[in-house]
Amino acid sequence: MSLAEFSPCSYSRYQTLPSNLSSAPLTAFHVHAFKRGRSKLQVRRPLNITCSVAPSQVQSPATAVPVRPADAANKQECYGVFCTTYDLKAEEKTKTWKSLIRVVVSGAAGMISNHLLFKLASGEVFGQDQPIALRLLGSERSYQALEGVAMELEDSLYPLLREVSIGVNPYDVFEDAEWALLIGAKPRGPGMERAALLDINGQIFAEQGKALNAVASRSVKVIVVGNPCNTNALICLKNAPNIPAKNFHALTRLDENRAKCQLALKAGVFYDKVSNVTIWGNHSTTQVPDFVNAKINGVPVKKVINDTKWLEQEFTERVQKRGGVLIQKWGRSSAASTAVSIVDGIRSLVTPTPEGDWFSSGVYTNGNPYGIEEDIVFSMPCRSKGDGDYELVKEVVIDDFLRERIKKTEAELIAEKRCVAHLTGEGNAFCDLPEDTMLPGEQ
Ligand SMILES: NC(=O)C1=CN([C@@H]2O[C@H](COP(=O)(O)OP(=O)(O)OC[C@H]3O[C@@H](n4cnc5c(N)ncnc54)[C@H](OP(=O)(O)O)[C@@H]3O)[C@@H](O)[C@H]2O)C=CC1
Ligand SMILES: O=C([O-])CC(=O)C(=O)O
Repeated sequence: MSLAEFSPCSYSRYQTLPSNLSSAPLTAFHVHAFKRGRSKLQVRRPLNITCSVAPSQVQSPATAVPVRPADAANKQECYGVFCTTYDLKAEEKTKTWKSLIRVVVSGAAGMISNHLLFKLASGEVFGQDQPIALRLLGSERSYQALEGVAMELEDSLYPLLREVSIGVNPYDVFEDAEWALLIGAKPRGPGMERAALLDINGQIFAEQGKALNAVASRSVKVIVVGNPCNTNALICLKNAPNIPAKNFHALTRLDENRAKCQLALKAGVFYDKVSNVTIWGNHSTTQVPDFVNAKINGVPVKKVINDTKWLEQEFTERVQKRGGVLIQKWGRSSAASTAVSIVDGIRSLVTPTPEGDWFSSGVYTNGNPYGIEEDIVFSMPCRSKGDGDYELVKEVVIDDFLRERIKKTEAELIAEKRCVAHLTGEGNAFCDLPEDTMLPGEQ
């Protein structure tokens, strides 16, 4: 049987059935799911199957020609060639591979995902010994595009990419997820109030938080990219009370990378010489790129760049508005560099932070050492041992310049939080957002 014959096994939607209602022979994946000890044993079978059937067997791909599952109607959590059954354990013995990790990407048919998914599949994010299952979340609107993305993943022949599945129901797609990269969100259209954007996207992230709470791994790490990402992350974590709030991040790494680039340009050095850059606060035009604690070649930036006016005004504004300038030039928002920054953000959590350095991430304020309002998602300096967790960095100086600006971005996030109270279980929403509040991509 050729791969071409095997490949077009797709489905448009699936439902969850109690295990006793299913006559499905279990695939390697199903057995794995059962072994993880779910409280209620379930297998899933699709509606609207479009692939044909053939006998099933579990075998190592090292020796096997791909085989179709016995009854495709019972083999749904896969796309095309990823429906091949295999025994990863047999390969693990010879290749010393780690256990498969399940990574969810929402907005998987969007621009950012189109860059990110291929980086995840290549091994450059989690390592060359880390097989990966990609779970792509889309919508009815994007379903065909999702199939297209899955086809491109098939055709890329990545050795580490062992499962790809597509779906529109977060309760299915998030099952046992160990990483959730939440990118899908409605873009702010012309004339749309920020409060409306907060509400529309907040509802998406409230639902996804509930789904993570119900079916994801208890130690899932969540990176919220879809804007307004800080408040979306807050909504998500509030709807997932069984997952530690510390596991949720809002992506501000792109802003950190942009800040490093601008400092390198001004100092006339390559950007790998710039370290200790913090983005404080919201991923919006109130964010505070910190040049006070940043270093170039290990020396405080202010000693290398003797231009306080540039640092306080031009540098700060350039970073805050970089996304908008890019949209003016490119006609769409940053996608490739955002994907790179998501990779950087994940790698910063799964590899030890270099001695003396730190990275920025939007994290839940719970006992923070900087006096920032508790119970919001605020970008701060973090350090990791490489175990997926992080600690806040204590040895930073917050001078009057930083303090004043941090207060402004903090006030914006507190106002955003009041505006989504109906989505966080904290009563009635009251929206009094500062008028100049904008996403980095807005002008
Ligand atoms: N934090 C950061 O640093 C950055 C964040 N961003 C944000 O990331 C998000 C995604 O950007 P990008 O991939 O370029 O965007 P795209 O427009 O390419 O894709 C966004 C995806 O969001 C999904 N979506 C969910 N709900 C809606 C809706 N109501 N209307 C329309 N689309 C919806 C769509 O997928 P589907 O139909 O499958 O749901 C779509 O594919 C945006 O919110 C953007 O502002 C962008 C750059 C940097
Ligand atoms: O506003 C947007 O969608 C783009 C964005 O976040 C950025 O470029 O930082």
